[in-house]
This record gives sequence, structure tokens and C-alpha cells, in this order.
Amino acid sequence: MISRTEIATLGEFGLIRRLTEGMKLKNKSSQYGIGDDAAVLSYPANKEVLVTTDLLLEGVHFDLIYVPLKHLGYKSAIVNFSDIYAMNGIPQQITVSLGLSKRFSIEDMEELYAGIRLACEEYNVDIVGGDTSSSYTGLTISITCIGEGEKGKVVYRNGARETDLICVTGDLGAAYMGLQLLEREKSVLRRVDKELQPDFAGKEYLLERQLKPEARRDIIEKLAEEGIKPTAMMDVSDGLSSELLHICTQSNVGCRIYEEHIPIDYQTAVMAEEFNMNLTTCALNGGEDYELLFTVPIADHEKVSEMEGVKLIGHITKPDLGCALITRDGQEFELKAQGWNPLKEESHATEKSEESK
Ligand SMILES: Nc1ncnc2c1ncn2[C@@H]1O[C@H](COP(=O)(O)OP(=O)(O)OP(=O)(O)O)[C@@H](O)[C@H]1O
Ligand SMILES: Cc1ncc(C[n+]2csc(CCOP(=O)(O)O)c2C)c(N)n1
Ligand SMILES: [Mg+2]
Repeated sequence: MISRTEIATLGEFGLIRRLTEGMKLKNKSSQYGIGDDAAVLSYPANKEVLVTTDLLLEGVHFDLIYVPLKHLGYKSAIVNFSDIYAMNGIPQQITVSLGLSKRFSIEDMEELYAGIRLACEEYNVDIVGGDTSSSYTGLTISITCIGEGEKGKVVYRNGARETDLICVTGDLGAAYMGLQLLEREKSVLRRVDKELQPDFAGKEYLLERQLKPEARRDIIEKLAEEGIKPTAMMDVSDGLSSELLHICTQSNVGCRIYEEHIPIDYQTAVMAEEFNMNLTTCALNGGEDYELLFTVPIADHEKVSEMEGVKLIGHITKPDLGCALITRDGQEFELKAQGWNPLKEESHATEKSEESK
């Protein structure tokens, strides 16, 4: 059994020392990291500084019954890197802020940090600070990421223009099906036999997409190599429909996307069938894909259609045509943002706990 040491035995400073031991700064822009009142960063004049932050709350964003702490740490960092890539930037530093309840031991926090540190090593990012405090309500993780973009190369959500092509990377809906699978096994295990291990054979990709997502640094590098600057870009965290509507609203344009072109993995399709769910709905609204959604001028058609891992799914139109999905049988449906929204009525955390009182 893994030993358990109460956090109180080390205190805040002891814990921070333990978690950040042996950390070395890798990036030139990281002048001074952990240890003073603030970190010191230094970016050259030809760069833009990009800043993004994400808040992850136990029970709202993750469930520790089926998410190992190391995976959670890895994913918490990745979702921030993904936001920096979505600006056509490169992540450089993160700060990590934690709210911890008494349930967590030093060993638990070491696991979480092992995941965060692994992500930082793989993506060449420095941990330059954070904050640690106690919480009455489980685990809270807030990570802020700072990145650099080249002046004139940063890509916003508001630059899509009529006739631009709409591209998406990888495949969609798998992380959502992974979550459905984990939720199903959780309820089965609760009812039957605690010792019984669920059988995930043939569903590994879905679990990987939910538990250990990656950010698309490779695509940002390829776009740069090909000399393509997207007109608009964002990452898919809440679902393709929702993100496409953000791009269209902010760019004041409409769009047409084609059901038959939406990239979906085989395992996602099998799982949707098993759950009796509409596959396209899962791919459009599932969320947590951490793929890139971007638009390019029609002149880049040949280049993007030859790029590995990039699919053309539609095009940008005049604003008065609205945003629509064209189904396989040629019907047109208005796109709606039905994706993940933790603040909408039926999922509002406070109201939920108020009701259960
Ligand atoms: N509490 C807040 N105060 C100020 N700005 C906020 C706050 N919450 C979000 N924002 C800003 O609103 C914009 C949209 O953020 P939002 O979190 O909705 O989208 P996102 O970053 O694409 O999604 P994700 O968090 O899934 O990556 C960002 O510019 C963000 O900085
Ligand atoms: C227990 C549990 N509940 C829900 C989810 C799904 N989920 C979590 S974060 C997120 C998208 C981005 O969030 P945000 O926009 O708040 O940054 C989604 C779709 C999960 N993985 N585990
Ligand atoms: Mg956000």
C-alpha cells in the first residue's frame, strides 16, 4: 500500500519545497522562477506575450473515482497549452494554484505534480510559481499559462472571412465517449462488486482521449512550416458546434459544415452505437477534444488538404446565411451550442448541492 503522510506534517512551505524539488528552468524567457514574491519573465520586443488561465474543480470538471491524480495533473497542464497553441503561440511558463482538502496526502500531491511536471517536460514549459491553500470542498486546480507569439502571427477568433475553409484536426467525440464509459463503469462498480475490474479492451483510445489528452503543438509547427497563417483559430474544449459559433459570432460570418466530413474514430462510433447515442451529436457537442478548429483562405486549399491530421469540414459564408450543418442526406440544420456548459441551469453546481440539502 502507498504510504500516506498528512500535508500538515510539512506545512505549506515544506509541501511546496517537496513538490518543486529539482525543477530547472528551460526557457530563456523564464528569468526567475519559484522562490520570490513573483516570477520574472523576459520576452523580446518581437514577441507578443499570451496569457491564459483555466480553473478545474473536483466534481464539476473531474471525478477522482476514476481519474488518477497523475493523469489529472497532466491534463490540467495540457488544456492550458492547448489554449496557447490556439492563438498560434508557444507555451513557455505556467503557474499552478491548488486548493487542497484534508483528504489529500503529500503522496497524492506528488502524484498530481508528477503529471504536471511530465506535461511540462514534454512540451518544454517551465513551472515558475503558484499558490497553495486549504479547501473545505475537495480539490481545486487553477493553472495559468504564459506563452509567446510572433508579432503579426497571433491568430484570433474574429478573423474568419466569407469563402474561407473550415478545418479541424484529429477526430472528435472520443473524449466524451471515454467519459461516458468511465461514468457507466463507475455506477456498475458501485452496485455490484468493488473488486471487479472493468474491461476496457477495444476502448483504449477513448480512455486515452479522456484521461491523457495531448495539445496540438505538431499542427502549429506544420502550419508554420507550410507558411499558413489561419484567419481564425480556437481549440475545441466545449464542443465543435459551440466553438464554431464563437468564431462565426466574433467574425460576423456564417458557416456550412458537412456531417460526412466530421472526423470520427472507429472506437467512438462503436461506443455511440453501444450507448444508443447519435454519433454526430457526440462529435459536435462532446467537448474535451483539445483539437484545433481553424479557418484558412481558399488559396490555401491545396496545402491544408495535404496536411496529415487536418480535415476540411466546411466553409465560411455571409452572416445572413447563419450557421448550419448539412447532413448526409442533404438536409440543413441550424448549429446550436449544446456542448459542455458548467454554468447552465441543470448543471449549476451550487443549485445542485442546494437541492440535495
Ligand atoms: N472570471 C473572468 N474574468 C475575466 N475574464 C474572464 C473570466 N472568465 C473568462 N474570462 C475570459 O473570457 C474569454 C472566454 O473564456 P472561456 O473560458 O469562456 O473560453 P475558453 O478559454 O475558450 O474555454 P476553456 O476555458 O474551455 O479553454 C477569455 O478571454 C477569458 O479570459
Ligand atoms: C466529472 C466530469 N464532469 C464533466 C466533464 C467534462 N468536462 C470537463 S472540463 C470540460 C471542457 C472545458 O471546461 P471549461 O470550459 O470549464 O474550461 C468538459 C466537457 C469531465 N471530464 N468530468
Ligand atoms: Mg476558459
